[in-house]
Amino acid sequence: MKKVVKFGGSSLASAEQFTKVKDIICSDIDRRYVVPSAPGKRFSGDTKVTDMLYTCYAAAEQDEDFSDKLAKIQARYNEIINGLGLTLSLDTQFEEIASKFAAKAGKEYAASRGEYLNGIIMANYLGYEFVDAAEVIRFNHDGSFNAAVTNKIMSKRLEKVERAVIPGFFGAEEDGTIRTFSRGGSDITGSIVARAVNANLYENWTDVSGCMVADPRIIRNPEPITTITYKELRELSYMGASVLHEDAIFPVRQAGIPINIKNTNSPEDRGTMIVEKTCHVPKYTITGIAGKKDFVAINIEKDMMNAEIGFGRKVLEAFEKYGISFEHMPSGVDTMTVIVHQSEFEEKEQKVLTEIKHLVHPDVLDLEPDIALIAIVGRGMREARGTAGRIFSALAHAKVNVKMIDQGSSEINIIVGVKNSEFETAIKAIYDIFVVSQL
Ligand SMILES: Nc1ncnc2c1ncn2[C@@H]1O[C@H](COP(=O)(O)OP(=O)(O)O)[C@@H](O)[C@H]1O
Ligand SMILES: N[C@@H](CC(=O)OP(=O)(O)O)C(=O)O
Repeated sequence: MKKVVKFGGSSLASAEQFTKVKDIICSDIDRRYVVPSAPGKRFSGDTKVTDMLYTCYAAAEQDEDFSDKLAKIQARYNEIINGLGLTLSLDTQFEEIASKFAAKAGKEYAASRGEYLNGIIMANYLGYEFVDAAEVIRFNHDGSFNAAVTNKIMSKRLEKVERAVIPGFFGAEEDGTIRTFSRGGSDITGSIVARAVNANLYENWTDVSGCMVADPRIIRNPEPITTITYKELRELSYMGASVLHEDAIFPVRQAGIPINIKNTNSPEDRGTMIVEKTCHVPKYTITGIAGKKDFVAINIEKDMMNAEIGFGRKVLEAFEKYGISFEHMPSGVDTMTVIVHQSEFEEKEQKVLTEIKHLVHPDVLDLEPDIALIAIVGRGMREARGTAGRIFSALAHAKVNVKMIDQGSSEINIIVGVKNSEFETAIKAIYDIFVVSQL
């Protein structure tokens, strides 16, 4: 049996956390490939090492003195090394980092050092071989991940390595230029390693006992989800369930390797199993709820829009021209709404609006900012009647005004748009109707 174990930043924030991690790894001989993140927050209000690195590099890029900032980062690692009683020095690595920062080696190089250094400590602490992710994870020149080449190089490199530590979050282009995944990307590395070594299980260790029905920062002690499909989890993580990166399921899904989300601080808890298919009947009609704030709705109205062939394409062309991807596009006979991320749209809004006017000459063109989207996801929703009705009556009772509704054809999710300010109330109302009232 082979297991790949990824530990998130919260599991590796201090020497005390490292000790728990070693106990977990040593309690199962199958836990052979370890993917660490950079040290995360030790307490609420603390700063993740990745964020410290971004800030430090920003100073270097401005030709400011960054030595104090870098020294604080080194102190975080030294605290761990000393706390574990290791005879390891990262002085050489920090000298190299300082000179590369001065030479402006890039933001992605800077951020990647968090995982790189933590990987060195972890390998030393466990007595496992350190395999640099730059050697085995390949990115294309445009920054996209090259799955095929990576799988080839990595499976060959790890073929004869019994136990290894591979740092998460980064890889490199063929010429050695360091590239990173988006934030939270160590989850993706874990999945890539699991596929390359053909693991039986990918364990993702974090600070919660699995994926919960709703975000524990909004719902106090939410119900855990014991089993969820890749598809459902993808919907939830894309819509804000940050416990697993939204792209982390792809490599393991192809190989049919299940993911188990587990809690480093409570290892005996079952956590959540993420699988392709399951006969496990979900406890509730819905599997989970997740959401994100800060979208903007662009409402377009034009009489006889329905008869104008190519109308939708032209509208989307305006967004495409300025590199803005759309999230949803509910429509009526003579109306169409395009929902996009406010932060992406804001700086280009006038250009996009002018383009839409020019391309389709709408009667009305309106903007509605500060919209939150909430996804209600569940494989059980297909069979259940009246799910949408229950959602809307719960929201109406909570006096939440629904701005938009979208139901995917897969029937495993319903998306509702509400005001940012009503986001938490809406999630609580939906959680209550499907979970609390069923308990
Ligand atoms: N539905 C959810 N279930 C569990 N955790 C969630 C959910 N939605 C958001 N989270 C948040 O995800 C966090 C774990 O992810 P993350 O901070 O990336 O951990 P790590 O540092 O271990 O990678 C939890 O502490 C929790 O606040
Ligand atoms: N350290 C990186 C990558 C990562 O995956 O971290 P974590 O496992 O702590 O979410 C980040 O902060 O984005």
